[in-house]
Amino acid sequence: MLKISNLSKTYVKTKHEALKDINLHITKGEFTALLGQNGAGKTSLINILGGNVKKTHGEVEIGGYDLERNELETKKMIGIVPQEISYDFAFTVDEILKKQSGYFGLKNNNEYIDSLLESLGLKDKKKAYGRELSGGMKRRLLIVKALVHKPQILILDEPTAGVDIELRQTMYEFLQSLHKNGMTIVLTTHYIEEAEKLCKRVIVIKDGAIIADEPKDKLLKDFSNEIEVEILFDSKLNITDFDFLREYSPKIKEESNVVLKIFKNDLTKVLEMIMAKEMNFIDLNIKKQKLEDVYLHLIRR
Ligand SMILES: Nc1ncnc2c1ncn2[C@@H]1O[C@H](COP(=O)(O)OP(=O)(O)OP(=O)(O)O)[C@@H](O)[C@H]1O
Repeated sequence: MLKISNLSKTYVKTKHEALKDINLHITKGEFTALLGQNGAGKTSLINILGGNVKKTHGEVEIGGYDLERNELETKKMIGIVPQEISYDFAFTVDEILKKQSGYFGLKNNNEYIDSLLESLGLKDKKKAYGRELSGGMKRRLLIVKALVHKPQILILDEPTAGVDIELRQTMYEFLQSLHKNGMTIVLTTHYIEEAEKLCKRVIVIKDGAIIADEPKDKLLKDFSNEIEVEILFDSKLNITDFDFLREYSPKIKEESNVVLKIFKNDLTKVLEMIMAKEMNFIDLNIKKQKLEDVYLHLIRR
């Protein structure tokens, strides 16, 4: 569905190399997270796919069409939800969506547009002017706008930035239903728990290069060897009490708990060391590895 080969981008004015030799193959129906810190290159990549930024080198194929040679076809294939909210607020929601349909030569698609507005809780805003919408509504309208021409691949650049938690749930449900119906989705987000909840594949980009591209479950499994254990004691603790466990980076939490970073295989050994010091622990929690921990590990190394 999306094939990117040896793609690079250097901005002419600043000579900044925002993308370095990106190779990526996304097949139909995948739900992929594209993660990376501010300035990693995510928006540059998305802008290239949307035809708003010109690549420096490499090849991009969308739905089998070459991005440069078959511009019109690639535009039909792809729907992009941009990070910046920048449409004409002097038009009503209805007019904005009609105008968008017009770009693709679409008419008589009212029913489809209504169903999109309904799914994203915007149906009663059809006659409202763009400027009258709240930030969260504008973000949802951008999703509707990206879907007007029924693209096969939807790329979302931080669609939930600044959106409240309840509305985010609505968006998640909507994206999950699109995915269920076969839509290929690429989601960029800084909310890693969002990627963990929705996506099956995770791509991490750092300084313009891909540093990880794996199924989410594999990433989590690969890093699951290192665990965080919180041990609860029945008395107030001092960090110096744990000098003998220095290699496990002990940290005191809530006065009577200690948190250790250990390898799974060392757990018995560590507990035996604690017992040998005649320190009485009353409970133990093992923190499950989250995608956020793996992500931080990847971008820091
Ligand atoms: N038009 C431009 N001209 C020059 N440099 C640019 C331009 N657009 C982006 N950059 C630079 O390219 C790099 C990548 O930026 P980009 O917006 O792609 O990052 P991002 O991963 O989307 O970040 P964020 O998470 O903050 O949105 C940054 O160093 C940025 O300053």
